[in-house]
Amino acid sequence: MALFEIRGLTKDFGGVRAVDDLDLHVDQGEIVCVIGPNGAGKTTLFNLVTGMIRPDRGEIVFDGRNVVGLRPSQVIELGIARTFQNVRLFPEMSVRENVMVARHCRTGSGMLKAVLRPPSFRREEAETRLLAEQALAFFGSRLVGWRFDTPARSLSYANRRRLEIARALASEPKLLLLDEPTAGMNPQETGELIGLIRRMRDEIGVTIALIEHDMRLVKGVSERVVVLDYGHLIAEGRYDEVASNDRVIEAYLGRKASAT
Ligand SMILES: Nc1ncnc2c1ncn2[C@@H]1O[C@H](COP(=O)(O)OP(=O)(O)OP(=O)(O)O)[C@@H](O)[C@H]1O
Repeated sequence: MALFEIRGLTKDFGGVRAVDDLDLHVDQGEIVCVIGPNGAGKTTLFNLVTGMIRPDRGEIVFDGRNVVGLRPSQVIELGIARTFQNVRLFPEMSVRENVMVARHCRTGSGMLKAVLRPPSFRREEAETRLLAEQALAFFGSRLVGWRFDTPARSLSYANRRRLEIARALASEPKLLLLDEPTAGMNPQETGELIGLIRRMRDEIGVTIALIEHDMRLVKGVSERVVVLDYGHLIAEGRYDEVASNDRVIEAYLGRKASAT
């Protein structure tokens, strides 16, 4: 059953059509990779889905509801979380605080409660702290213990990427969108992430769509691969099917040839 479906999605930037009459779906519990050459429209697609930009045309249906026109915070509340190609954390806040902030969409505490700190606020804060620590513990020993209290800016690049994923998980998404999660990671870290992405789906039950250029990860995690080029869907299927698809090979080679 489709958890998420887009129909006829179109987005222009001036004279550039970044997403072009795109139909796409992600089934409940699936891990889908979105691939395509540079400029194919992958990040624009994620920006449209998360309400960061508005489409010119088309529908984005999540869990039976059209989410076009909703603000990013409303999209998160509905259950879509994302990470970014360029990691976006609060560098001066601690690792734990970065994750606690993401729980805000699931808690009822406003400004007044935060200032007055009634018992209900303190209870909720303790629970938020525990849930943040649990989300961080998903990454084994890498982000726990003394690291809970270190500022995000002091983390290695790979740990910042992990922290961003933990933060997205803490908002309890039904659909998690990961934009190039292995960028800047070495082969060992990428291998580890392959296992973690599978565990997120299997143990937490989150549906996952990810943009990725590293074909090792695409091959390792995807149950279905969708390929974009110039905002169009040009192929979809299992990794080995799309990897041997003539249109896909042509799209990648064509972009490489025009870049030289
Ligand atoms: N804010 C914007 N203003 C103008 N053009 C944009 C904007 N965002 C994206 N584009 C253009 O839309 C097209 C699709 O870009 P997008 O970043 O979605 O591609 P991508 O597949 O994510 O590429 P990459 O793999 O390089 O990240 C490109 O031609 C890009 O230059």
